[in-house]
Amino acid sequence: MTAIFPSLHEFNLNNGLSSTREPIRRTLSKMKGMFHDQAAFEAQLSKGDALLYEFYDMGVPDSEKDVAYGTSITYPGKVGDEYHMTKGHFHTVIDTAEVYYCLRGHGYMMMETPEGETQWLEFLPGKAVYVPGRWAHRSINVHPTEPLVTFFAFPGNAGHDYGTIESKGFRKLMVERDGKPTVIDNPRWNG
Ligand SMILES: O=P(O)(O)OC[C@H]1O[C@H](O)[C@H](O)[C@@H](O)[C@@H]1O
Ligand SMILES: [Fe+2]
Repeated sequence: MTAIFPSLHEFNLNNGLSSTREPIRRTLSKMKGMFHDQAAFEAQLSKGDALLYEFYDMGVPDSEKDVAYGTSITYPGKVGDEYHMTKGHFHTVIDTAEVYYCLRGHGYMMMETPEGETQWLEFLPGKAVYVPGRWAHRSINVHPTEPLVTFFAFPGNAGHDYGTIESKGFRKLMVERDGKPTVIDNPRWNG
């Protein structure tokens, strides 16, 4: 057993950033193929590789007895009509769950199972979304100007399976229609 010491970390309640740890950053170029409007993606990328989101890996042991945790910050904006979002993933140990508590902003957690059930739940400050095992999950920021800041926790052994979403995509997308966030079927879903 690895001995691990109690530790104290800080996450800023306003911007979600930690002063005690370096975040993992994902820029537009890391999201190739994830947004449905490829032309809008390429046009935006040609203007610069903007930061879309960042999150923390606090380095807890990858054991099922441990709890991985941190904040996730998704910055506002759209690619074409599709809101900024995380890549999204299943857990490698697929039946492990995760909980997210929203600290700031407005968004949605988009979720789906391998069997094709879909669900999306709203993030507003003070709201917690529980993502049960087997549900792939992606955070989406629908606020025009504010970052979406959440605090998350999941079993240390969960792991990230990106491959399934990279090759198939999510069944549902969140786009802007008449100025409002609207869920549509993914026209490029490849299941
Ligand atoms: O892993 P992504 O889909 O790129 O999303 C980024 C991050 O979002 C959440 O905060 C999860 O809890 C992290 O484990 C995840 O890595
Ligand atoms: Fe996760």
